[in-house]
Amino acid sequence: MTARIIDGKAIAAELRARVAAEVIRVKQDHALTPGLAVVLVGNDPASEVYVRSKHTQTQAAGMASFEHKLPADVSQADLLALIARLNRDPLVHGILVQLPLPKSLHTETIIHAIDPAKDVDGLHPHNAGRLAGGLAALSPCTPLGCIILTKSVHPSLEGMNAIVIGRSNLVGRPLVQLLLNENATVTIAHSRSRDLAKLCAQADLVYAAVGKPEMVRGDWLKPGATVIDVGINRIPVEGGKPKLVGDVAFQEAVKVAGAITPVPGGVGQMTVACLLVNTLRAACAIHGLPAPAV
Ligand SMILES: NC(=O)C1=CN([C@@H]2O[C@H](COP(=O)(O)OP(=O)(O)OC[C@H]3O[C@@H](n4cnc5c(N)ncnc54)[C@H](OP(=O)(O)O)[C@@H]3O)[C@@H](O)[C@H]2O)C=CC1
Ligand SMILES: Nc1nc(=O)c2c([nH]1)NC[C@@H]1CN(c3ccc(C(=O)N[C@@H](CCC(=O)O)C(=O)O)cc3)C=[N+]21
Repeated sequence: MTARIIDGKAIAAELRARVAAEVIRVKQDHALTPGLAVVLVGNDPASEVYVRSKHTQTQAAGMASFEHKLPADVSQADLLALIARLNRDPLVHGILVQLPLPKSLHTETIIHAIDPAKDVDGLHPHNAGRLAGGLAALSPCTPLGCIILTKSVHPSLEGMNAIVIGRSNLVGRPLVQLLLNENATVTIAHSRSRDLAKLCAQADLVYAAVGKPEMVRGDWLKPGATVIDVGINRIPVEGGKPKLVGDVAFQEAVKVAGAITPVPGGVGQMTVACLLVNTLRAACAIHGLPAPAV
């Protein structure tokens, strides 16, 4: 038996089509064009993978896309001034600052400067706090995508045992909150956790968001488990372009799992699609319109 491969590409395309249809509607009915501003400082290779698809897909969904590329040595004051300008800009409904930022910049200060209403990454403490409190919030895109992919296999997550490996503000922590909202039982693992293999053996749902290539092995998994691989690791290939691999040893895991996401073609696809969803939601909320039907 090999696992069902969860087709992130197809599920993301379907979601983007629903967003595009809603964008047509808000344009027609309310003369509103949702706009997303992306701020990229320096040239982190992991971020560039992301930025590439974002620009095209934002435009393909009928939204406005604004890119701000700043040099790695940009001053904190200049970056804060740009964010203040985007906060005031009526054409911009979503602001995303690519992480990680160069060490010379104070990430927390930058994130806190974003208007929470435009915080499509869900990283501002206003949104993170609301999510943790079980209130409506802009939630981080990758965790939203993970939930949609899981629900493509299990329409209800109620009572399932989930393990989230990784506790970052961008992925692990918000994913835990979303799983709790779905009434899953959640274990949170991180670099100080003991015996990850044993923890995974209990889990019906395994989320790997670590940043360590192929760390999760096939023999850690409960047979039939659903495996969602968030990791995007670029492995250098001699004389060729780098290969993308996840945090799960796919070839092993596919023989044990019930369903698994590939890398590429899994969670990454959903992250971009959910960014479009969040931008549309933010635009509607800012304009006092009802939440869109996506
Ligand atoms: N597909 C997508 O759309 C996205 C993919 N990513 C990818 O997901 C991965 C994680 O990203 P992100 O959360 O931002 O990364 P971070 O580096 O911010 O967090 C990594 C987490 O993994 C934990 N960790 C590190 N080593 C181990 C270990 N040996 N065992 C168990 N836990 C460990 C860390 O623990 P501790 O807290 O103790 O340090 C930390 O909580 C990366 O590969 C990234 O590229 C990220 C965002 C979007
Ligand atoms: N503020 C912020 N928010 C983020 O959400 C954020 C970030 N910073 N910094 C970098 C990470 C990484 N990340 C990815 C998203 C999509 C793909 C993606 O589309 N991946 C394709 C692969 C594309 C290819 O093959 O080149 C896939 O997995 O199929 C990758 C990586 C978002 N991140």
